[in-house]
Formats: sequence, structure tokens, C-alpha cells
Amino acid sequence: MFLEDFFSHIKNQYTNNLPFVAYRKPNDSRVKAMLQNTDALYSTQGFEDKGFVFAPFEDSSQTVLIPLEHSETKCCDFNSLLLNNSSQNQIKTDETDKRTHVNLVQKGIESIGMKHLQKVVLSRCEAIPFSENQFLSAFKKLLQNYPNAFVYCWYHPKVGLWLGATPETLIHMSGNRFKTMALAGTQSYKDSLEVTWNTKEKDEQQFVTDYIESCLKPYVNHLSVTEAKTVKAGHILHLQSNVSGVLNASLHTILKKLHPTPAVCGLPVNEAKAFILENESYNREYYTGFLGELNVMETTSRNTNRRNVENNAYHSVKTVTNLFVNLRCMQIKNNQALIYVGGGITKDSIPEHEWDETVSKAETMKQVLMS
Ligand SMILES: C=C(O[C@@H]1C=C(C(=O)O)C=C[C@H]1O)C(=O)O
Repeated sequence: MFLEDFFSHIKNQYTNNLPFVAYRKPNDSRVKAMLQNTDALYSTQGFEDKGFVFAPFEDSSQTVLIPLEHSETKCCDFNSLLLNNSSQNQIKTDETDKRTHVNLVQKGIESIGMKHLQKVVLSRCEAIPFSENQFLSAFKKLLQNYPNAFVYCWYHPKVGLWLGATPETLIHMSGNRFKTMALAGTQSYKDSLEVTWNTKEKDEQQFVTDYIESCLKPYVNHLSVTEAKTVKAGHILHLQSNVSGVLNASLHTILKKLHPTPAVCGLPVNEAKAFILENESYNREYYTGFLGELNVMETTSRNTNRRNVENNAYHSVKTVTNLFVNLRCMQIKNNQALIYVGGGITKDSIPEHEWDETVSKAETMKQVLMS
């Protein structure tokens, strides 16, 4: 299928108020779509269904499924669209927003001093004027600008229109093998991956790694955890450890343990969540929730570079799940782009720096909003 046809299917689906998702996995050359046949609102209870799942931060009853059995699928090669991407955006941040966020972070730091809270991830939502019918152009720019992110555009007429380019895997499963990551700590990218990390960032990333390791241990054989490495996400750097193993429990059991991780909520999880719900003055909805392919069949052909063509006939078909944390995302609503950004607060946080971090993260979306 040609790229233009692919995008016009998506446009028609949106014009007809029908649910869809279009997405490209990290470092993949294909962009895929699931176009639902009706506007029914499906959900998944046990994560055994096949399709594309879209789950919120907090209320699991709002988990939406685009079921494979009620959708048409499309796939297309995505090689750079050669968009004119030179626009430097001049969207200024607001002083009141800054004061509100700095106060919130200050309150978080004080709570960490008083209670046994170790880390809390605090966020905000910034509204930018943006015409809804420009969403495809923003999606194309996300695809082009962030090749190693999971880039998506998700729509349901009864829920909303969301776009994002997230660097964070929640869980990848192929058969019973799984991979996840502990991603935390942020600094701006300045032409090099050879950077030093402060204790604050190292600690907050280690909290996440330790938490993931301890909560998965009872359900995993051959658990392996790598040293934290610097990774690049757009113009931002993070610290990342990879975690992998073989699961001896259901996906649902693991998701209940993993979501929300201390990377997007805090530690201890319940205390951090209570602090967030009480003190963030808006509803995160699907930001810091998760999304992705659920139990879909994937065919991998082996030996494709061998001369012996008979070997090329060997295919392995596996059930795979590829879920990502919904970060670096926005909701398009009432001709506004609502950009969601946050960061991990520890006892060593400096409120002004935490504000700067959210400004820098918001750039990931602002870059694609200008025409
Ligand atoms: C909460 C966000 O990102 C998370 C928080 C990070 C941090 O505190 O350094 C880094 C990556 C993510 O795990 C966000 O992007 O909004």
C-alpha cells in the first residue's frame, strides 16, 4: 500500500467518527493501523483478547481495546516523508504554570522529608492552540522526528484523540519470554552520549530497577538486569536498564505488578499515587497509562539471507504483546493540544530544575505542532 493511501484511510476513519490506531514500533520501517468497523467501545478484562489496548494511569475500568476481530488492518512501509521540518517553535511557557509546578514539586519534596515516600513523579498539562484537522500532519512529523520511539495516533469518538512518541517499553512478550526496562533520570542532549549523571538521577533510576526486579522475581525464571546506560529520546537523555526473563505467570498478573512503575508514579507506589491524586490539579487520563499490541500473531522468517531457498520456508509464528508507557504524548481536544509532562521528584530535587525538565520534555510534542 502507498503511504498516501494509508493516511487517507486514517483520515476517512476519523471523518466517519470511527475508532482507529496507527502506530510505528521503535526502529521499525513499517507503520501499521487497526481500523475498527463500528464505534462500539470495547474493553479488556483479563488481557487475553487480541488487538490494541489503551489503558489509563488510574482507573482500569477505562481500559479500551480495539479488537482485531472487529477491525481492518493496514500496513505500509514508512521511509522518511521528507517533510519540511525546519520550523523552530516559539511557544512560550506561562509564568503562572511555572509557579504552580514549582509549588507542587516543593510540596512533593517536603512530603518526602516527612513521610516514608522516597520518590513521587509529578506532572502537569499544558494547552496549546491547535486545529484538530491538523492531527495527521503532527503524526507524520512524529514518525519522521522520532525513529527510535513508539509513535502512535489513537482515536475513539467516545474517548478522544491522542498522539505520542514514547521512549519507554512497559512490556514486550514473545511466547513466555519478556523484556521490560527501568527508564528514569533526564538531562538535555548536547551532541554527546558521554555524560555524567548526578546522584539524584542515578538514585531515581535505581529505585525503578530495584522495584521492577523485586516485583517480577516471583514470576520469572532466568531474570537478567543490565547496568544502567545512557539512551537518547529525541533531544533528551535518560538512564535505562534492560530487564528480561521467562515468565511463569499470566500477562494480567504481571501488568498488575508493573503498572504504574515508579518511573511514572513513585515509591512506595500506593503512597506516591495517593499524593499524585490529591495534589496534581488535573486528571492524567491516559498519560502515564500504557498502550500497544496485545496478543497479536507475528511471523518471523528465519534464514532469509541463506542461498538455500528451502530454508527460507521456515517461519515461526508467535503470539506477541508490545506495550509502551504513554509518555511524551498529547490529547487533541476543543482545538487545543493538551501536552502532558512530568518528572521524578526525590529528596535531592531542585524545583526550578524540575520545571526546566518538563519544559524540555514538552518540546518533543511542541516541535510537531507548528506548520
Ligand atoms: C514522567 C515522564 O517521564 C518519566 C520520568 C523520567 C524522569 O523523571 O527523569 C524519565 C523518563 C520517564 O520514566 C514524562 O516524560 O512525562
